Amino acid sequence: MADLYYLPASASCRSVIMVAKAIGLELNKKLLDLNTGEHLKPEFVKINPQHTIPTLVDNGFALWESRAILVYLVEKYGKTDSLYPKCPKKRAVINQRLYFDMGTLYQSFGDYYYPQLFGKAPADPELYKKIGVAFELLNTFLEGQTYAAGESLTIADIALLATVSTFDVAGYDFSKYENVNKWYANAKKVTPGWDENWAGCQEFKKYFD
Ligand SMILES: N[C@@H](CCC(=O)N[C@@H](CS)C(=O)NCC(=O)O)C(=O)O
Repeated sequence: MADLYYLPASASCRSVIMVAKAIGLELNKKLLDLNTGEHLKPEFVKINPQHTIPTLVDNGFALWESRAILVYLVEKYGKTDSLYPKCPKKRAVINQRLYFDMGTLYQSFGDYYYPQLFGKAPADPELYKKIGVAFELLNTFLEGQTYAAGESLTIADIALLATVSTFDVAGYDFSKYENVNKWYANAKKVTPGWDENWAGCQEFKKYFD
């Protein structure tokens, strides 16, 4: 069984757990406490020199970057390709959404909230505006769409679900983005492992207290 070094509060870890659940893969989940610096211990840095979670170790093969892990899990263990179709065009759109999720949407979350949560910095209104720009884009991508990329649930939905639920639990008001809200309501219903994701979100919420 593959090991997953993780923390329930981490959005990127939660996306891996949801995809594993969706393909029926059991993972040997190993909690790694960032607060006590477990990720900086030599034994973990030897596995992942970038010392980030999630980190997957599958029979000696170590992989990190959550979206790369999602792709790997579906390609290696998915009984079908439905979560990451082999069709180059479908896959290209999924990849675009995944890069958008990492480089724009989640990035806007980290840029705005992390300095406040972990550095006691004041809120920066310019960074707050960038979250709105990212949500506006997601709203545009979702125009007339039930799913984030194509006609059915893919790893793009699952990565975005981990991110949007993190905004949700942070109290970010995205109610004006109608397409996002419709997509979110459906994604919560149809994504295996949503309950565990939401429980992890509650762990993240504690950082705001
Ligand atoms: N883009 C990465 C982000 C991973 C990441 O930054 N994880 C955080 C926890 S949410 C972490 O491990 N931080 C510890 C560190 O960077 O040393 C992914 O999606 O896997």
